[in-house]
Amino acid sequence: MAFLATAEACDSNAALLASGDLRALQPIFKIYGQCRAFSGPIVTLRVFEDNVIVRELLETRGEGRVLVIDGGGSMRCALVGGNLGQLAQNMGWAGIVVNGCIRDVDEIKGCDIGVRALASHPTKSNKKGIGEKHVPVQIAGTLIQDGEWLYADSDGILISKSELSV
Ligand SMILES: O=C([O-])CC(=O)C(=O)O
Repeated sequence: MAFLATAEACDSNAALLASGDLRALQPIFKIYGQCRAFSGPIVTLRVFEDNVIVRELLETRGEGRVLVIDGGGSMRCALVGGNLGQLAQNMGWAGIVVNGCIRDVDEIKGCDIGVRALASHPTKSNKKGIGEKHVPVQIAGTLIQDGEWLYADSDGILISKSELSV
């Protein structure tokens, strides 16, 4: 996939930015994972301190998609760790964005996917299986719909209603 720089995308799509069809997430995420730049169609997931459904989704073929997890911003446990990072890589996901924490930072650094999260936390999450897939999520000041596109690089993260042309 051709690389689309987020700054360039903002400069060349002013009308989309003005309309809200293209928007930038507030810069609250830290960069983890090997890919500093990644993009793809979004799969949304809302959970709270429970990552059973995270694993369930990452066990399916990613086909270049990006998993966007609204973990409610919890700072009390990790929703993704080294095993799930490896799984995501093996199943062909382009990346994972977590409104919450991850763990096994050094293992995730070795995974060939993009990972963004608020912070790291050594504690694992609950395993009750509670959460909702493919629902609109509100993250970093932005409403994100399942099926929209995400573009991430060193400058930040963009959400677009449809695929952007390079
Ligand atoms: O299984 C978990 O709760 C998350 C984790 O530590 C991993 O993915 O390695």
